[in-house]
This record gives sequence, structure tokens and C-alpha cells, in this order.
Amino acid sequence: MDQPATDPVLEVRGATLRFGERTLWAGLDLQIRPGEFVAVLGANGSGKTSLLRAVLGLQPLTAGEIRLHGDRVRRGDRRIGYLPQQRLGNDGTPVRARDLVALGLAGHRLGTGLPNRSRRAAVDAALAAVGAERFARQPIGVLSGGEQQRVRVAQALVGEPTLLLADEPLVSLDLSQQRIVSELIDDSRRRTRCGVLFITHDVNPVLGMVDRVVYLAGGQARVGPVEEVFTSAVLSELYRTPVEVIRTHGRIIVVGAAAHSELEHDTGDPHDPIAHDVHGSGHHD
Ligand SMILES: Nc1ncnc2c1ncn2[C@@H]1O[C@H](COP(=O)(O)OP(=O)(O)OP(=O)(O)O)[C@@H](O)[C@H]1O
Repeated sequence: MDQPATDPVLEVRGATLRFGERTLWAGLDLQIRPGEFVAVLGANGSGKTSLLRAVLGLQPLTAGEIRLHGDRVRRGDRRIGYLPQQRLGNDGTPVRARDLVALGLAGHRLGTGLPNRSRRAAVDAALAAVGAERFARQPIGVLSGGEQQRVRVAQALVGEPTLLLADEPLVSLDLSQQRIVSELIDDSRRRTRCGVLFITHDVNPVLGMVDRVVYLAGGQARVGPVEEVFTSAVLSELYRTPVEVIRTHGRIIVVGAAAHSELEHDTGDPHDPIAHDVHGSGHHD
């Protein structure tokens, strides 16, 4: 990492989130520096989206604090680009891809402070960066899932955020589209030096890209490089049940031996809930 740019973009200190008796995560410490790519993993309901909502200033913590460039997080901070969990498909909305990207400038200094020509140039550059020029004038609903997701990446990045939050951007995409979208985000963070916090059910599509992972399970969190967190010992401790981590053909497979209380409510796969969750083959909600 370049020396002058080492001040963290995001600092999470001692963050704890409880809903009633239930602790989603406790004592979470995490720093993201410019250009760092951090993936958030964990079973369904482990609190991944809640963590992103806390960073967005939408979810108050039970304890601890979250700072963005040293400031306490607050709603609507334009230094954050947000790629929400998407609903793909044609909802009949006639909004064109480039209009959606332009919405990423709404309320932004680039959106209000610049002449139209500069705004158009910013949108064009964002579309070009994700290779979406070809379908920029088409209604978003007619695009493929991967194309839609490229447009959403452009929308999240057009305001030049210093932190990109992505909530399961690979879900519903086939393997080649997963690769395209994750590489786009990887290229963007290298080019713009934005930090990335990226939720994914499956670590494999981002294996060669992520600097560190945050693994949430059993009310606990582990933060570290993939090779330190994805071990049978660490995941068995987090899940409080024997879990086997297998590396084969450059992929990581996590096999859970038994059901776990945290997973009972919604995995839909009573035989192998952890493997199901980690590999994201059957996303819910
Ligand atoms: N405001 C709230 N009040 C009470 N419970 C909540 C609230 N927000 C979230 N929860 C609960 O916290 C748990 C974690 O939710 P969250 O969406 O963060 O999990 P997740 O890890 O993103 O799950 P998934 O992988 O299923 O998307 C869920 O059981 C959810 O119902």
C-alpha cells in the first residue's frame, strides 16, 4: 500500500449489534484502507446486511463505533457508493441504463455543482469503465442480469466514492457474469483506490482478489486473510460445530457436519446448511 494513503477509509471499533437477546456480532474490529477489498461472509441471518446498514448510518450499534475518514458514520454520506442487493428482471420500468447511472449523481456535488456537459461526461466515463456503453440507451429491464449489474456498479461508482459497499452483487449471476462483475469491482478499487466492503455467500469468485475477509457466525466475527479464516479450526470454532474446509482445484469448499442454531430458521437445506450457505447456490429472500 502507498505510504501517504494509509489513513483508513473505514474504521469499525468494538462494534456489537444485538436484537433483543440475540447477538449478531460482538466486538468487531475492522479497518479498510484505500484500495482494500474486504469480503463479508457468513450464514444466512448472521448479520452481513446489518453490518452494511450500520456503515451506512442506517442501523445504530449496540456498542462500539464506526468512522468514515475519522467521522462518525451518518446517513447519506456521499463518500460511500452503495450497490444494494438487487432484484434482477424486467419490472417494466422504462428507465434507461444511463439514466440509472445519472441517478448516482443525484444530490451529489458532481450532480448539482457541474454543468450538464460535465455530468454527461461523468456518466459516460462510468459506463465506459464497466463496459456498458453498448447498452447504455436500453431500458434496464431488457438487459441480462450481468449487464444490469454492470450498470449498477457504474451507478455506485459515478460519484467517485472512497468506499464502495456491495450487498451480494454476484447473486443470481452465472459463473462467467460473476467473474466479470467481481473483476470490475476489483479493477475499480485498483484504479480509484476506493475501499470495498463486499458481501458474498461464496468466497470462490473473489478468491484471488480479496485482501481480507470478515466471517460472521455464531454471534462472533473473525477478520483476516482468506488462508487464516478459512480453516477447519477457525470455522468450527465460529460455528461451534465441526466444519471441514477443503481446498481443491483452486476452490474452497466448506462442509458443515451438523445443523447449527443460527441456521435453523431459513437455510432450506437441513442436510448441509453451512456448505449451502457458503456456496450460495440457493440464495433466499
Ligand atoms: N431492525 C431489526 N430488528 C430486529 N431484528 C432484525 C432487524 N434487522 C435485522 N434483524 C435480524 O437480524 C438478522 C440478521 O439479518 P441480516 O439481514 O443482517 O443478515 P444477513 O447475514 O445479511 O442474512 P442473509 O444472508 O440472509 O441476507 C436476521 O435474523 C434479521 O431478521
